[in-house]
This record gives sequence, structure tokens and C-alpha cells, in this order.
Amino acid sequence: MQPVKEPGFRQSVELMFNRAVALTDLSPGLEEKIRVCNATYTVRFGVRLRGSIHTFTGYRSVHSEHMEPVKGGIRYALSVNQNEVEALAALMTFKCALVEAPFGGSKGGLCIDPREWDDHELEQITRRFAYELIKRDMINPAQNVPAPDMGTGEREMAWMADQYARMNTTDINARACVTGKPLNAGGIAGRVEATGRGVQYALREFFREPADVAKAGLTGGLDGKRVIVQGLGNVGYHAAHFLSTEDGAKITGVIERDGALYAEEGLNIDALRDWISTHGGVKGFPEGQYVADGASVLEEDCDILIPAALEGVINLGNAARIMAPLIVEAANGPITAGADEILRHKGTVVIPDLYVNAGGVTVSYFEWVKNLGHIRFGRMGRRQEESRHQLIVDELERLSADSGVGWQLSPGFKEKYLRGAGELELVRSGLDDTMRVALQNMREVWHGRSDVEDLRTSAYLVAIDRVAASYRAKGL
Ligand SMILES: NC(=O)c1ccc[n+]([C@@H]2O[C@H](COP(=O)([O-])OP(=O)(O)OC[C@H]3O[C@@H](n4cnc5c(N)ncnc54)[C@H](O)[C@@H]3O)[C@@H](O)[C@H]2O)c1
Repeated sequence: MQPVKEPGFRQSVELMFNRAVALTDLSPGLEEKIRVCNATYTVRFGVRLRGSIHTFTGYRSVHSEHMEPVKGGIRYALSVNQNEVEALAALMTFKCALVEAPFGGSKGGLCIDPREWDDHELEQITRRFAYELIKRDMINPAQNVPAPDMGTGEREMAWMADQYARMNTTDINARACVTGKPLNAGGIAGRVEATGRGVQYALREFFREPADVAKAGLTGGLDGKRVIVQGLGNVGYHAAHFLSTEDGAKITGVIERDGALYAEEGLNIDALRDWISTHGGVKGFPEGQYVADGASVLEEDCDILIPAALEGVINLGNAARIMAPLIVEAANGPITAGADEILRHKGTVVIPDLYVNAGGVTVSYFEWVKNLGHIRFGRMGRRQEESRHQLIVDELERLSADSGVGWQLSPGFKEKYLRGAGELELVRSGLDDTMRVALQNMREVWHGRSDVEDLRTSAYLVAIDRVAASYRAKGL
């Protein structure tokens, strides 16, 4: 028998797209336009560090400009390459469409292990990379708005935003050129936690429908559910922290670079996070059993598996052995197309990446709007604040109706906004509404069409329909 070849990340995303688009009646031309990646810019630049010149390679890929600006994070990792960046940019297109964030899809990356450089060196490298992207309008509030991803965070976003402001001194919207900035540099409350928070809201919404929970062979709510998380970084930590401290879930396993920890009774996530930041890994943590082959813990018995680190970790090599009945893709692309098929046949329910980790871009959208509006919450007196809020709500609704974007302010969000709720409360409630509505839209397809087997195909169908409508409206 011929060995089955594992497709690469970009091919995997394309296969998943193809599976869904085959169920639409799009013309072949429009289908192809939506599938392809519009452009990828590769840059190599040198920085003098430690007495010699070091050359770095970076990418910014634009998958679809059916709406502008385009949006997507910038990743710092040695594994970054053109295929990976293009796959991630495609996922951004469909993710934004699914949660109705009015952006096209983009992504960037720099081939670097950030742990090899000190803070000052990283700042020099980041500013130089940003300079290269700004020169070509690949960081720009109206055209291309990056955000954090693996290996980057608030600090890198602040450096990039500052670099843009220095090169565009008269652009009053300069702050909106990047999202995920620190609060004191134009950021928004709740952005750091947003993706992990979104994972929690996605799971809460999933567990509101007992019939869906039963499809995964589970019953009841999140309370007491055994959860294994891979990657205790920004996304994995916040998801594990909120699920264990607010929903009663037990984090029975954590997989990191240097191995994994496993404990039937559940791990203390905050203590473990502190341990990792002091010791550089999970090894030696006083709770749980240490497993040197971390990836093997993906195959442990649990109720919910949350891969929140890398792509391709559930693949043809281990898919058949994955015991979790419910997999929540907090990372981008953790399941390859081949593994996805095996899991579907096994009856495993997969809540897909383009939905699960959309909390980041949703709150980035709030931040971008906040920057463009030049709003500083709590700056005015209460009466002025209330009427200003009413004006903003009226204006957002008018813009949404006129542009046909379809972004709706939910009654809950509007009520909180008008009574002058704090920024964090507003952000969380807007995110919660977004995650609920997106899963409800996916469910309509999942439950309503006999030819749709899974939530991933449902998510793609909702997204493809919106991207297609946008291209058609432009006359394509
Ligand atoms: N940060 C965001 O807002 C955001 C938004 C959407 C999607 N994502 C996706 O979520 C995933 C994680 O991103 P992040 O921002 O949390 O990154 P991060 O850099 O903050 O964290 C990644 C974590 O994974 C761990 N890790 C790396 N290699 C590993 C391995 N081989 N095995 C186990 N653990 C490993 C790292 O040690 C780190 O703790 C990525 O796929 C990213 O694209 C992130």
C-alpha cells in the first residue's frame, strides 16, 4: 500500500476550504479568487548586533482584500516560512468573515527565536522589520493592521506602532496601525486575555446545547470536565486559567516544549505559569507527574483537548490514538486535513480554529475602532459621556447599515455601553456576544444541512458566503 502523505499547513487549509466550497454554488472563477493568496512579500534585512551583521527573513502575506484594511498577527518563530504565513493569512480571511470583523485576511512572520536575543536587541530587530513593512504600506491603519501572535505580544506591538508614528508624523490615526498594544500606548482593556477568553466563551456556548454536547459523547456542563492543554502561552494560559477558575473545569494535563505534566486531580494553572516563567519549562513542578515525551499526553484520556501552541500536532501519526471526544482548536491549524478526516470518522467533535481563536481579532477590532474614534473612556462628565455614547451607537449603526457590513450591536452590548460600563466589561460583553452569534450561525448550517457533517465545514460555509457576497458587491 502507498504510504499516505501528510499535506503541508497551507495545503491542509486549502483542502479544508475545498471540502466546504464544493458544497456551494459559487462559480469556479469566484471560488478560485477566494481560495488563492493575493500576495506575499518576503524581506531580508540586516541588523548590526554583537559586533557583526545578522540577516533576518520576514514575511507579510495578504490573502484577501475583499475588505480593507487587512488584518492578522505577526509571529516570531524559527519555523516561520512562506507556506505557514500564507496558511495563517487564509485562516484570517475566513475568521474575520465568520465573526463579522470587517477586515480582509493577512499574516506576518519573522524567522527568529526571540529567546536568543535580549530586549534591546529584539527592539532593534522589530523596529527594522516594522520599517520594512511600513515602507510598503504593510503596516498602515487603512491598509494592513498587524497584531500579536506566537512569540510576540504587547511590547512588540508598541515598538511597531511607535516606528509607524515616527515615519508618519502627520497621520492622526497612527495608533490604529497595529492592535494588541499596551493600554498606555493606545491599547484596549481585555486584549491580552482576549483569545483565551474567546476560547472560554466558545466552550460555554457549545455546552449550552445539550444535543451538541451529546454528539461528543459528553453530558452536563463544563464543571468537572477533564481538560488537557498544549501550550501555556498567551492563548493556552488564559483559556486554562478562566476555564479552571470560573467554570470548574479540571486542567488534568499541560504540554509544553520540555515535556508535559499530568494530574488526575487537576493542576494549579497560575502556580504552573509562574514556575514556567522562572524555570523555563514544566519539569520539576511539584504537582503532577512529569512526562518527558510531551506530545504523548495529547493521546491521554480526557473530556476536552485544547491544542494551543503549534500547527500540525494532531496528524496522520497520532489521530487514531487521540482519545478526547471534543477537540477545541485554540491554536491555528493544530489538526492536519488527513487527521481531520480520521477524527470525523471516529465521531470526535472538533470546534475549529477559525471560530475558537477569533476572540483576538474581535477585540483587535474594538481596539482599532477605539483608536480611530480617539475615544478615551471616562474622560468626560457623566452627562456628556452618555450623550457621546448615544452618538457613537447611532453612528456605528448607521455606518453598519450603509456599508452593508452587517455588524450589529447586540442589545446587551448597547445597554452596557449606554449606561457607561467600564471598558473591560464592554470588551468582554462584546466578545461574548460575538462568540455566541458566530457559533449559532455555524449551528444553523451544521444542524440544517444534511450534507454538512462537521462544525469546521459549517464555519467555512458561513465565512465563504460572506466573502463571496463582499466580492460580488464590488462587481467581481
Ligand atoms: N495571541 C493571539 O492573540 C492569538 C490569536 C489567535 C490565534 N493564536 C494562535 O494560538 C497559538 C498560540 O499562540 P500564542 O499567542 O499563545 O503564542 P505564545 O508564544 O504566547 O505561546 C505559545 C506556547 O506554546 C509553547 N510551545 C511552543 N512549542 C511547543 C511544543 N512543541 N509543544 C508544546 N508547547 C509548545 C510555548 O512554550 C508557549 O508557552 C498559535 O497557533 C497562534 O497562531 C494566537
